[in-house]
Amino acid sequence: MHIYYSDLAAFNSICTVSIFVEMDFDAVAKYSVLHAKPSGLTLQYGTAGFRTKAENLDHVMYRMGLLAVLRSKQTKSTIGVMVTASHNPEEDNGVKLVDPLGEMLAPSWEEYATCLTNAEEQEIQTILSDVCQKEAVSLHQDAFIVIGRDTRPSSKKLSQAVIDGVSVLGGQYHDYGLVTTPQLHYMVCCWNTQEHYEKATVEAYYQKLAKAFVELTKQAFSPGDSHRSLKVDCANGIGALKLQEMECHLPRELLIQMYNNGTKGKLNHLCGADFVKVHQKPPQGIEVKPNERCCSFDGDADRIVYFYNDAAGHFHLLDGDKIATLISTFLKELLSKVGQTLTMAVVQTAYANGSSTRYLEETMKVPVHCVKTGVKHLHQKAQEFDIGVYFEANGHGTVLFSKAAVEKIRHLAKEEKDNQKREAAKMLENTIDLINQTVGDAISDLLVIEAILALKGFTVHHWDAMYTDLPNRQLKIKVADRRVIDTADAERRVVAPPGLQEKIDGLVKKYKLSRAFVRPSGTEDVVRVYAEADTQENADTLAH
Ligand SMILES: CC(=O)N[C@H]1[C@@H](OP(=O)(O)O)O[C@H](CO)[C@@H](O)[C@@H]1O
Ligand SMILES: [Mg+2]
Repeated sequence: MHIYYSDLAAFNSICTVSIFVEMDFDAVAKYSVLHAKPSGLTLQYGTAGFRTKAENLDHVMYRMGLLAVLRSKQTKSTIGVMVTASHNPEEDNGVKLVDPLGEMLAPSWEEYATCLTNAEEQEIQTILSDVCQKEAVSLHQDAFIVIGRDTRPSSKKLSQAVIDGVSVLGGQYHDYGLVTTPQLHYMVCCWNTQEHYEKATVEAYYQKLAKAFVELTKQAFSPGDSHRSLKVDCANGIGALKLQEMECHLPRELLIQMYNNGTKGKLNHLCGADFVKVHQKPPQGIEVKPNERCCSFDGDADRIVYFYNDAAGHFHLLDGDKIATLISTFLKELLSKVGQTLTMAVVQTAYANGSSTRYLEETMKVPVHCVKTGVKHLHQKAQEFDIGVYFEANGHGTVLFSKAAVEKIRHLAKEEKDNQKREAAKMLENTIDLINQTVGDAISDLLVIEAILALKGFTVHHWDAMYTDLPNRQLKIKVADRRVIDTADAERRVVAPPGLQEKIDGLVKKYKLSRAFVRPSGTEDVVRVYAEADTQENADTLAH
């Protein structure tokens, strides 16, 4: 592993003199001018970091490089910076900071990020000093930052701006270049666990996942099996490059055919997980034959949804709720085979289809918790259990295993005398190794799902038939100021403006099996409306 130092001439001269003990504000100011803020622009660090048109992000990147150094010094850990705008259009870009265990940035630091990004040039110094003081950042501490980027044309230059910010404050860095968002999260975690989690290379990531997949599916593949071919829509993004790199590590029985691999089409344009979920139809650039199992990644490969067309040509979506159900059913069965009473729960948001919640609670007897939209909320809740399965309906999710659960399972996989129990424990152990626990990961989730389907001998039909989704509709509404809407109860009820919730309640009562809520988006200037009911027509009318 190489550690790169900045090649900035100015930085080199600074670091020999000050050895990072003080911030060199002259250098910070000099480079701030080179990464100037467009006047009048204000941005907010939202659910997924900063996102906007790429041409407005140069100063944000530079400043996030600065902030990442302070966060690294404060936590005495490696911090990640990922340059991506996920499923947004190719012209957009964005950035988010990744905290020490691969998780999302702490909320107080989100505020610093917003403040620093919107500051005028002459205010930067004061803000950096304030952060150091409030957070007791020791400037003597070394800083190490890992950087990754997606395939957008603007990403390379923007990640260079991050590097400028890191270097000017004397931080060291490793630039992973083109990686998926979850790969970068995984690398951050590796660095901070002294590589106990795994070696901090993309190659080691492939090897670990592939080994776990091979072990887990050992008994599953039968010769001449025709169900194991899978068509993958890569959204013309980074997922294509990385899945291609990984393919040689995977067994031949898993036949992956890639579409929208970025050689022709535009990123996220008429394809990708978000397109498929929102439009409820297959992406362009892929021929979907009846009953063929297909899936879509989003632009930075942290989300996945499955879909197929039935014999009558009807489109079926298997979203995050279906994925959570499949995985938790599988885990629950293994746990009962092992004879262990580890706590397990599924964490969802208000957007989870009511049928999935009912199926999990009533049929599977798995406790379900509802939290606010945004991965960080799901992740946090899932940490409360030995096994926490979390997925947003849009396909972002993973499974978290507590340290105690991992130790117990690894012990049983080795020492358990009862053959059947030991084998089940081994399967759980391989499942743990197959899952990227830092964040939702389309490649890792794909392998988990394919392994479970193969082991259960399930076709996409069997999986889809576990429960039937309630018809639903999501709408976006532009309003003058979305912040007037305030919600409670994991965003399922409106508490302001007064009277709105009563109106919604009145409408919901008119339909069977119905549910509806509104909330201001955390990533777009819109209010989102969600409704579900017994028929599509009723769901549509209720939403409208
Ligand atoms: C309904 C919906 O899909 N909301 C998305 C969207 O959040 P909003 O706060 O709804 O804009 O973007 C988030 C970040 O990518 C993602 O976590 C979330 O699931
Ligand atoms: Mg994404």
